[in-house]
Amino acid sequence: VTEMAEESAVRVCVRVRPLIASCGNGSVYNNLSPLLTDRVFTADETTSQLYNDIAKPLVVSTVEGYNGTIFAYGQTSSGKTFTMMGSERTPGVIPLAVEDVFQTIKNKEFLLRVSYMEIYNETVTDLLVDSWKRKPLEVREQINPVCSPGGQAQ
Ligand SMILES: Nc1ncnc2c1ncn2[C@@H]1O[C@H](COP(=O)(O)OP(=O)(O)OP(=O)(O)O)[C@@H](O)[C@H]1O
Repeated sequence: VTEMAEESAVRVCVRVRPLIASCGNGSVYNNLSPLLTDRVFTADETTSQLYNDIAKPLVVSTVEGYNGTIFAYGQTSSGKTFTMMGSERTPGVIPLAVEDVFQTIKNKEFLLRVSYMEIYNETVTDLLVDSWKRKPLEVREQINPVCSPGGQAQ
C-alpha cells in the first residue's frame, strides 16, 4: 500500500541512444537528476524492453477505462521517432501498443476510436486526412480547462 501511495501518476523516463558517427564523440548524458527521473534506459536496452516497462501497463489500464498518455520529448535526432514509431524490424511504442490493444479486445465487443494528429508549433494537423485536403484543426478551450482539437477523423 505504501508503495502504491508513493507512486506518482506521472513517470519520467530517459532513453539514451547510442552515439551516431555524424554527431562526433562526446558523452551522452551526465547529471541526470534522480529526483526527476524514474528510469533511465541505457543504449543497450531495446524498444521492446522500454515498451514492456513503461507503456504496456498503461495500455492495459487504458483498455480498462483509465486515461493514459505517453509522449516523447527531446531535441532533434534524440530518438523520438525511433522510439515511438520504430521500423518494420524494430517496431516502436505506437505499433506495439496498437497490437496489444487489438490482442486485449479480440473476442470482446469493444468500441475503439483512433485519431492521429501532429502538433507543430501552434498548428494541429489531422494526419488521417489526405495531405492535399488538410487544414489546421481548430483548438477549442473547454471549461475544465482542457484544450482539444475538434473535427478530426477517426
Ligand atoms: N535507441 C536507438 N538505437 C539506435 N539508433 C537510434 C536510437 N535512437 C535513435 N536512433 C537513430 O538516431 C537517428 C535520429 O533518431 P530519430 O529520427 O528517431 O530522432 P527524432 O528525435 O525523431 O528527431 P527529429 O526531432 O529531428 O525528428 C535515427 O537515425 C535513428 O535511427
